[in-house]
Amino acid sequence: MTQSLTHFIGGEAVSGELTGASTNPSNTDEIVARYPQGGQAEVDAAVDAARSALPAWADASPEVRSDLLDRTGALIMERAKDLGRLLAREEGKTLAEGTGEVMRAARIFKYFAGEALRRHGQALESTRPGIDVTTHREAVGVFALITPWNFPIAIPAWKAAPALAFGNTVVLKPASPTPAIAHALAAIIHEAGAPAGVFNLILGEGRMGSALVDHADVAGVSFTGSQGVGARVAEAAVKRQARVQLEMGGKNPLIVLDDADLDKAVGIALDGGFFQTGQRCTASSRVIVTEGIHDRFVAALAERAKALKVGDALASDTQVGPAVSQGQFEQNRSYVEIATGEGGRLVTGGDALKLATPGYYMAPALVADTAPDMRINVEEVFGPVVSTVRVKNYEEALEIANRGDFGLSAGIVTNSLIHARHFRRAAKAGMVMVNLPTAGVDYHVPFGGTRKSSYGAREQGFAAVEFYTQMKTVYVGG
Ligand SMILES: NC(=O)C1=CN([C@@H]2O[C@H](COP(=O)(O)OP(=O)(O)OC[C@H]3O[C@@H](n4cnc5c(N)ncnc54)[C@H](OP(=O)(O)O)[C@@H]3O)[C@@H](O)[C@H]2O)C=CC1
Ligand SMILES: O=C(O)CCC(=O)C(=O)O
Repeated sequence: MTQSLTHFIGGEAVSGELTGASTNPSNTDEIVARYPQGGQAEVDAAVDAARSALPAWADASPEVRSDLLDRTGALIMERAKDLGRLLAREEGKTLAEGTGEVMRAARIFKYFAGEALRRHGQALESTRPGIDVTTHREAVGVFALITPWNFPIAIPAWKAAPALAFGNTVVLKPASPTPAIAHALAAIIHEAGAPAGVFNLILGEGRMGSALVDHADVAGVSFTGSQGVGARVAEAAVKRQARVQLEMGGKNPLIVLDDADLDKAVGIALDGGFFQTGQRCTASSRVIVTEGIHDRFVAALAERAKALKVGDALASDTQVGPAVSQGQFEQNRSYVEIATGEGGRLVTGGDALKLATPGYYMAPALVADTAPDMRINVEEVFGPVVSTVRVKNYEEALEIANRGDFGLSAGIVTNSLIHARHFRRAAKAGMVMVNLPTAGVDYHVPFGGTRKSSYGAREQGFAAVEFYTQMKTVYVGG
């Protein structure tokens, strides 16, 4: 069934000519949803609605905000199965992955229902007798949230929930490949009782994101997506002194040392590299392996990768779904060619698969014997393509792991406490994983990276209060 979507502006479903469409990447003959592609008029209307709703929402009892988030989380949880199915159909991750992401979104809303009630200010002794000093965290204003397709409900959730918890209002511009799941989230937030204008959704092309960033009444922008677009968003926001926060790509290294348990190392690399079709900014796309375990590791990983069931995201036995789009599919395949063209050895995968339905299916690819500075080890692929680099020892592995522009997540598989502890300190990344995949994070702790992976305040968990509030310091004399 093809859905017809609308924007949500000022508490109303706003329709328009249905010129946009999202397709099912597991079966490209199927249109999941048709949607209106807004322009400057929708951007202006949504920002106006958010601005009008701001004073009452910022002044509402924290209990009111908490209740909205709690009800939103509960409704998402109640409908997790259907929403997970919609997500898998529109984005291509498996049903289990889709439902897992939906549950994560629900829990994020519930977590921030608690945060809305927590004390974030302080009372201090003044250095001058007889004066009280207090700090208060206040709402910032209207936030523009620009989100990608790869976590199409969790990322909007981890931006919108803290924004709303702390009294801000929101305009969400989701990615073009996944409007239906964003629309479902907006409908639930309204059903949960959001006052008109508190949460707005506008659908359309990337340039709407750009118009939002340039809008004088948008006080802050939270963006997740590619490094190139992120850099432009930051430049435009900083120019007019709006707050800005960016989460972008990664080229996350996973180090496997000789002393690692082989099965564990292979399981971790398989999960981090290939699950969710490799479409995670935290994916372990380069594995740096010491020479004592290298050949056994590559052979075992290839065997497990070959055995992965690639298929329709909605089929219960599928382990790896399709790429989200034709463009992403071509990008994935082109990086296999780039890697082999540069001298890498294709051990398995990389071929386009013809299955029962026309979809963007590719066999998970493992490219061994690559050199650290080849493009495959420097540029983000965002697909099921893993490369390996052979090294002599931990020191060489660490030096290679720390190269490059990105610094989101970095992992190590080892039984050596000394190396694990050293890596924790020496890895140049915002998140460090020991004996765990580089991907797959908790929702109650900070998320983000170093260098070109992230910019601005950290997202998620207890860190989110920094970005979504502004501090006021109050002195009261007698
Ligand atoms: N979490 C991450 O780190 C992610 C990284 N990526 C990386 O980015 C690559 C491309 O993915 P893609 O989805 O095209 O990423 P983009 O950066 O193009 O898109 C992210 C979001 O920004 C919007 N956008 C596009 N152009 C502009 C603009 N000029 N100003 C403001 N907003 C804009 C997009 O809208 P629209 O979809 O309508 O164009 C989307 O909502 C991937 O292959 C991957 O390497 C992608 C997604 C997530
Ligand atoms: O690894 C995760 O759990 C989160 C990844 C993520 O946020 C992303 O790919 O955009």
